[in-house]
Amino acid sequence: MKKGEIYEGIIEKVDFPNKGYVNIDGEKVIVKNGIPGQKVRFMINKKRSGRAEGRLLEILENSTLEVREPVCKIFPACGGCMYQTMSYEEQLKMKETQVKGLLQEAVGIGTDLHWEGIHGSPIEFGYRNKMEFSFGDEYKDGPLSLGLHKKGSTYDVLTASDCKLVHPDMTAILSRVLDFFTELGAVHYKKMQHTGYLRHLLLRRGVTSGEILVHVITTSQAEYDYAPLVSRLLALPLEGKIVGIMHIINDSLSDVVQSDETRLLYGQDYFYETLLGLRFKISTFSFFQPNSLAAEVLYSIVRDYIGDTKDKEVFDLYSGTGTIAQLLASVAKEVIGVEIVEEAVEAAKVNAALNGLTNCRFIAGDVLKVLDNLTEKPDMIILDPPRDGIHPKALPKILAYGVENIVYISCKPTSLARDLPAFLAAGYEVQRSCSVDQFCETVHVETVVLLSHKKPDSHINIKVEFGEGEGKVPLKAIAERAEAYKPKERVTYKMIKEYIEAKYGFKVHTAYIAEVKRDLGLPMYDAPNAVEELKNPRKHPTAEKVEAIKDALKYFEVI
Ligand SMILES: C[S@@+](CC[C@H](N)C(=O)[O-])C[C@H]1O[C@@H](n2cnc3c(N)ncnc32)[C@H](O)[C@@H]1O
Repeated sequence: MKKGEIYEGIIEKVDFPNKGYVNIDGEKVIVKNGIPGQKVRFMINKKRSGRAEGRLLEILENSTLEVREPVCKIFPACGGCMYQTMSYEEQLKMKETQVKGLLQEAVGIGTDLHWEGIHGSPIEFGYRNKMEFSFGDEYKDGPLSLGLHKKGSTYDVLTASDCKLVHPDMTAILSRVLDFFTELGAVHYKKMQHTGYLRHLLLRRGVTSGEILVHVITTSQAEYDYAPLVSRLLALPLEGKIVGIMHIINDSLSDVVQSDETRLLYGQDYFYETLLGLRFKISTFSFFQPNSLAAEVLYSIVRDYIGDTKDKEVFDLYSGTGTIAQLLASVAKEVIGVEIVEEAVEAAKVNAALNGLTNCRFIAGDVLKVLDNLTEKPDMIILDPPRDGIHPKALPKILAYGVENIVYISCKPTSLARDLPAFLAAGYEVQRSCSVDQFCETVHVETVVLLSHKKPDSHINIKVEFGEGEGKVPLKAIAERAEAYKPKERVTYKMIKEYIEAKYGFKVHTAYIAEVKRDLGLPMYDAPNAVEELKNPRKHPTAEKVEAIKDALKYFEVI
């Protein structure tokens, strides 16, 4: 099997998030973005130390799991809703198998996961309260488009005028915005050249309130009169109500939604959502669980898992707009939330006051650093980190509290599986675990684990024999597992700077490295990695510095 060769085969199974396996003459090839049972044609695009990876070229035959017609026009080119042709029941079954497999491997085969199943989203379509659409063109120099990137492409954008993940109010707004700028002849931003005007359309809509915020994100490379757009949006016959329209200027090289300047064109810059009887004020960049109704399911489980909080000090780490903290506060002594995005912390404070809660405190900062300065000691901890999981240096600080119960909520089960062995090594056991599907049709899934620190009542002596044969534990398997979990050496900003200075003779600022990493979609450990974060305006690295940073990232095998 060689790079560039084309093969056909059946996808036998799919691991989280979208890693399919095809067997070709006894050799396993990883082919992403398929569904088990599909016959596919693929081209080998990677072959390294016996591991072959193929790029999916064509689906030759559907899987028997695909029991319905696609629900939107841009499937499968978009790649966002990979599983939309499967029944929702089958999607849940597949995600459950994937998560259970990952967690089981992490805790050790034979150790009880106390798995309680997967909970589906109360609504399958139109569930997203936030969606970020991009401006672009569907093909090079094609007409203006507004929607989602074509699978595997950072340039081509498919117009998502019938996207089923959002409420029809949001697609109606998308179409009107696209028509408006098409009529004006406005051009979209081209990130390689750093030229053009239109970047993103960010929509937020409260599922329970129907309140909508509209944000048009552009560069400052043109000027248009937005008054006609505002009137045309307000005239739309919607089920909900537009409560705010904003024009955000973003001149950064990074292609995420962020603001150098925000102009309020109409109404207000926040909306309200109600969850489990509490009211939350949410602004442009604050993190809020994207599926409000499934978030209610998730939070009910967290409440159940954490148990009796009466007279207890609770830490809600990675607290976002403080939703979990506030749901627990009425039955706890005090809840302290720690969150890196200042705007979300401010919103959390406002929300706590709105809900009449006086025993919640919210601290803005990196969990890694804030824990060093906290004098309070928690009785229980809730962890809800971003996709990359918990910073490896923050983990020992969390474990050092030695609290009896920790609830770990994870939006990426592979990160949870990576972090779990550290909890087990510190004496925790998985007492309860389950998944909640907040992201129907897509490959993503949320997982909740209750970790309990059991102090031994008594001891029993167990004799373990290592080696091959019945009743023995094979050392090779242990070594392989240890190797799989061995953390790779972390490439620090300092290493990148030193490499660049030695090779190119100039210095680069940490912020520039962070900007390039963010632009490349790389995980950000030492810098805030939330898309929701607001950035201070600053200068951008020159093309020469960007190239030097990319070279360093290649040298250290980060890309
Ligand atoms: C998955 S969200 C959870 C939010 C919240 N628990 C909720 O349910 O709405 C993760 C949050 O962690 C924040 N975050 C990311 N890195 C962080 C860090 N190093 N320290 C503190 N907060 C961080 C993000 O801004 C985001 O709000």
